Amino acid sequence: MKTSKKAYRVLTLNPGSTSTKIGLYEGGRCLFEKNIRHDVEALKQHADLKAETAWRKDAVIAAVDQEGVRLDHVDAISARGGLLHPLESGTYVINDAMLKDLQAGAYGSHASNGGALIASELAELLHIPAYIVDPVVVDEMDSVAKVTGLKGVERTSIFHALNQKAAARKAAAARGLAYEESRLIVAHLGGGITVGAHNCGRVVDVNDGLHGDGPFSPERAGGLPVDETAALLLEEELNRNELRRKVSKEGGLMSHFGTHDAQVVEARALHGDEEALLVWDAMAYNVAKAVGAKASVLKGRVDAIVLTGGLAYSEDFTTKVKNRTDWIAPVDIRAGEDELEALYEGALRVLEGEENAKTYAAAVR
Ligand SMILES: Nc1ncnc2c1ncn2[C@@H]1O[C@H](COP(=O)(O)OP(=O)(O)OP(=O)(O)O)[C@@H](O)[C@H]1O
Ligand SMILES: CCCC(=O)O
Repeated sequence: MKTSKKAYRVLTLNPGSTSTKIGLYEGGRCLFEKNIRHDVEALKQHADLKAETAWRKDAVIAAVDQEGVRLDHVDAISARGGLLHPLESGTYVINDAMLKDLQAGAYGSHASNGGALIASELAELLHIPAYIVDPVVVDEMDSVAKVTGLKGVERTSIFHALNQKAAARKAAAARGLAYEESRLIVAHLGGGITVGAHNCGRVVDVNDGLHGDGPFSPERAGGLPVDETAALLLEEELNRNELRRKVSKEGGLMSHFGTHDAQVVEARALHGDEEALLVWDAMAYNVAKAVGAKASVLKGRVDAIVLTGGLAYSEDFTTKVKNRTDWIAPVDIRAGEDELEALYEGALRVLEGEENAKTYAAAVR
């Protein structure tokens, strides 16, 4: 972890679809981390994001209180950022333009949209600054990677920017390289799966993990054949939001087996269920194919392939990916995610004056 000159105390927040993870850091140390699990049915009861935010904020206050920590001793809050317009990588001060876009769902809905909203409400109470770091819309893609074969349709950069960059920095450091001088392929294997080509500190190509692009995952459908998807859309008379839900919340393992718990599907696959084995193998196969594609983006000069996220805890899954890709570069497994630590470090860079906080401005449309 990054060392700290002054002992700034930072509260970090990472809202997910079924939990809110929080952490308290000070002087380069983690004082505590907590995963507040939410009842999914209770979460669904909230009329809108505002109501959900108030509910999650109370859960955060209660969790901090349980740890015997006083919030008025916190210097800053740092949260995982959500669906905004495309942004460069960095730490952004939470401002009204950002909150307005998130509240309106101007760029879509994602669990991380609530991060800035909870952080800003707490920060207002405490009169301290609040930030988001490397939101899911970080866009460093090369122009050539965005072009599709249909005029008016572009590929977009929506990915696990915070964890991909944090894992990439660590993998580079483990090889004695600076992130800014290394060439890495990072596959974040979580509820969603994104595979990025990191070329000397920039993610020049990555799949949009949320909206039907790249490998399928525990919850996402991934890239689909257009004609059959259009037929389904017409047959089921789905509107855009319903299609988005089907593709991003009810796809992948959820679509095949009614669960997004990869451990359940893995157990079935390894205990002789042929359908589970086929889909489990196919998910790893598709990840490996995406890694291969990113190797061509980096012209074959790859220092390491990094596998991270919850699914990277599965030895069977990572072995399957590794068997098809380790001819490209060494495979570095960094299971889980370091998002809370990365949020702390992003805030610290600003608090210590190493970086200026960026300002979000509404897009001119
Ligand atoms: N030991 C394990 N073996 C196999 N799969 C696992 C293991 N631990 C977690 N997973 C799977 O990882 C997935 C969740 O990963 P992760 O926690 O990174 O996702 P998330 O935070 O919910 O979403 P995202 O990473 O897309 O933001 C689930 O499908 C879960 O079952
Ligand atoms: C982080 C954006 C991509 C996803 O959630 O799958």
